[in-house]
Amino acid sequence: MPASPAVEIDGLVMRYGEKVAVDELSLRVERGSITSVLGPNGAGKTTTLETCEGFRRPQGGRVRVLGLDPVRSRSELLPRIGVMLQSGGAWSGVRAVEMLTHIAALHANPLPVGLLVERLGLGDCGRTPYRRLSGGQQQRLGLAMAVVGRPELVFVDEPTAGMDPAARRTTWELLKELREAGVTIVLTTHHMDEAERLSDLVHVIDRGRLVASGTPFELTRAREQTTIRLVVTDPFPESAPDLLKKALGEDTEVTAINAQSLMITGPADSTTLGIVARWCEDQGVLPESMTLGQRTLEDVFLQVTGREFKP
Ligand SMILES: Nc1ncnc2c1ncn2[C@@H]1O[C@H](COP(=O)(O)OP(=O)(O)OP(=O)(O)O)[C@@H](O)[C@H]1O
Repeated sequence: MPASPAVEIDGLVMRYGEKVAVDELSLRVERGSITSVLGPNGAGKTTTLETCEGFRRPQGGRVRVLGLDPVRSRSELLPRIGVMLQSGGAWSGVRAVEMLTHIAALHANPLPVGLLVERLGLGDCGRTPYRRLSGGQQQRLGLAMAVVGRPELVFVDEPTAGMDPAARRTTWELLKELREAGVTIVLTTHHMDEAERLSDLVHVIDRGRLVASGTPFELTRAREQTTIRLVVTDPFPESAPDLLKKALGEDTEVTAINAQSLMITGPADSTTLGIVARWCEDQGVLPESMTLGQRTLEDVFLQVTGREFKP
């Protein structure tokens, strides 16, 4: 029998009082993949992950993790999953290596602590109390704590927040090595480049619903699509983007980023550029900048959520 997906969410509903945080969300995470869950602030990512981690009971729908109910089978799942929390999750006075050694001792076949400490560049802060570590060091320790028990599945919430570029690269390498070793990784991030670089699959959620899914290639696939980011000198009326869309035709998407900038996705040829120039003239605005490029995950995010990605 084929193994069940690492994570299966079917019609998940989660509320806080009247507020619907997760609204009939369904998605899957295949085993051995790095899957990113992206979404604007408040989209419902943390609530969804916390439900998968067994911290919250689904109020509607069904969640299965490694084929098991994360609430009912919590003790069975605990040694098999690793969780890297945004808040770090270590006691403030504990020394970095002590904490890691302690967690390693709770597992049957942990990774060698010394190796992990070196690998994540934590060698110099082994005796430093957790609260004295820098934000980036706390993040790296959090990741080490999540993976030291050789879990089959790791949830990492914004793993590189606050890290310098070198630490980010080390973290990316470690996550890729874990995937090569067969570990499934579920990642949330506010860095589009991180999602694009690491993910086998991306799920974009907004207002608790799934709004796009695919590999980074599928989501950004250019076909003959190009993205034009246009910034103009003065605010244009709210109706102006629709007029531009009408003038450009069915093949082109126009998304207003704000009252002075637009994203245009579609075939970019001299006709398109001519229409854009005439539209600027009709609106009485001057182009301040016009950037043409391949669609990035950030463009896709903007298009499906209508909001800019703000780290
Ligand atoms: N404990 C809580 N009580 C009340 N409302 C909450 C609580 N936790 C989250 N919410 C609300 O539920 C919605 C989803 O929150 P959630 O933290 O899951 O989103 P998120 O996608 O993880 O956001 P972020 O990117 O900011 O971490 C938000 O509107 C949030 O304000």
